[in-house]
Amino acid sequence: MNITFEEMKQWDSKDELKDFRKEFYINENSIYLDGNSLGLLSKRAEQALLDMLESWKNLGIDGWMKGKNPWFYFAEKLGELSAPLVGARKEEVIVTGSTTSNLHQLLATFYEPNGRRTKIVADALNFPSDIYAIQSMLKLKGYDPSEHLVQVESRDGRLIDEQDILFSLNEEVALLILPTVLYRSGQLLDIQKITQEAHKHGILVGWDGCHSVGAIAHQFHDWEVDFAYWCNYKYLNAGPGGVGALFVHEKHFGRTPGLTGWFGSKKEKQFDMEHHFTPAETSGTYQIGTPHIFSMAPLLGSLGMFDEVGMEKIRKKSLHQTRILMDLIEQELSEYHFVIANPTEDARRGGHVSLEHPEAARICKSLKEYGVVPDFRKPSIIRLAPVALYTTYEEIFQTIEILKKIMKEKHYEKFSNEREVVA
Ligand SMILES: Cc1ncc(COP(=O)(O)O)c(C=O)c1O
Ligand SMILES: Nc1c(O)cccc1C(=O)C[C@H](N)C(=O)O
Repeated sequence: MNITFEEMKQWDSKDELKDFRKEFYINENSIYLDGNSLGLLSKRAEQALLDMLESWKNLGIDGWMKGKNPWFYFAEKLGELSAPLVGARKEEVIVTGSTTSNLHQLLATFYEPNGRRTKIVADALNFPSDIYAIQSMLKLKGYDPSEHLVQVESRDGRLIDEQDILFSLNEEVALLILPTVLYRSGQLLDIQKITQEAHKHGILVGWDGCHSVGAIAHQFHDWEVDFAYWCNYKYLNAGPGGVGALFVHEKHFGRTPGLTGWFGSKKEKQFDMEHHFTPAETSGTYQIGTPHIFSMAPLLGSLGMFDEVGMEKIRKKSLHQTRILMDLIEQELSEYHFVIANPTEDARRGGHVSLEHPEAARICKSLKEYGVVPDFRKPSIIRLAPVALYTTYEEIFQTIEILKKIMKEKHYEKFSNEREVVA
C-alpha cells in the first residue's frame, strides 16, 4: 500500500464537505493544522459579528430586545444551536464564560464535600487550567489539594489507562473531572462508560470537551453526563477569546449555582432588580454577568455550518484524514524516529495526530518557516490537526513531504529546540 499524491487529489474531488473550505479565509501559501488551538475565520462568522455591530449602531440600548438576534436571549439561542453537537436538550446548554471560568462555576455548584466524601479525582495529564481551578476550589472549601485532589497517573506519559481511572473511584470521591480528549496525546476517553461507573459509586462527573466538541459527536444527555464545559474557539471557529459553553444535565435543574449573578436569573424576573435571586430553570442560570455579545457573535455564523453538515460527516472525514496522516507518517518518515503518541484506534482518538520527537520544538519552527502551522506542546509533542471543514487531502500529503525534507536536510538544526512564548 503506497499512498500517492494522485490518490489525495481524488479524495479531495470526492469530498462531500469540500465546498465549506471556500467559506473560510484561507492563506493559500500556508497549510493550517492548528485548528485544535484556534480555528480559522469563516465568512459566516465574520458576517454574524458585523451584524451585531450593526444592531449596536442602529439600535443602541434597544439591541437587547430588538434586531435579528436580541442580545438578551443570545446566550440561550447559541446554547440551543450548540445542543445537537453534544447530544443535549436545548435548555441544557448555555454559551457563557470561558472553559476555566465555567469550570470554576461548575465546581462551586457541584463540589459538595460531605462526611468522608471530600475528594476530587482528575488525571495527571489534563490541561493545567483545569487543575488550577480544582486546586483553588478545594482551598476555598478548606481542603488541602495535596490530599483531596487525586490525579490518576499515566503509565507512559502519554495516555491514561481507563482502568486506572475506575480503580480510583470510591466512597471518598465527590467529583470526577476529566477531559473528553487529552490535549497532548489526543486520547479519547470512553465518556459513557466512565460516567456510568462513577455513578455506581455515587460520584458526579464533569467533562472538559475543549478538544472534542466540534470534532466528535457526543450524547451527553443520554449518557447521563452531569456537566460539561468547553471552548468555542478551536474546532468551532468562534475566534480568539470566543465565549465558551457549558452543559448541565436537566436532572440537576433546580440547584442554585455556586456563583450567582443577575444574568442567571429567570428572564422575566431579572429586571425586577430584587435582592432575592430567582434562578432560571435551565442551564442559563449558570450565567453570571452581562454576556460578551461581540465575542459570541462569530459562533452564530459558525454553528450554521455545523447544522448543515452534522457531526457524523465531520467525524467521518476527520477520522479518515487523521488515518491517512498516520499512514503517511509511517510510509514516509519511518527512518526519522517519530512516535505516534495518540491511540490509533478510531474509538480512542480525537481530532489531531500527536507526533513525538526529541527535536519537536525546533521541527515545529522549521515547519512554520515552510508555511505549515502545527503546534508544539512540551516536552516533545508536535500536534497536527486536519480540520474537516477546511483541510484538504493535498495539504496533508504536502505536509508530510515538507516534514520529510526538513528531516532529511536537518533544516530544524538552525533553530533552538525550545518552545516559543505562545507555542
Ligand atoms: C482542555 C482545555 N482545558 C482548558 C483550557 C483553557 O481554556 P480557557 O483559556 O478558554 O479558559 C484549554 C485551552 O486553552 C484546553 O484545551
Ligand atoms: N487558549 C489559548 C490561547 O488563549 C492562546 C493560545 C492557545 C490557546 C489554546 O487554546 C491552547 C489549547 N487549549 C491547547 O490545547 O493547548
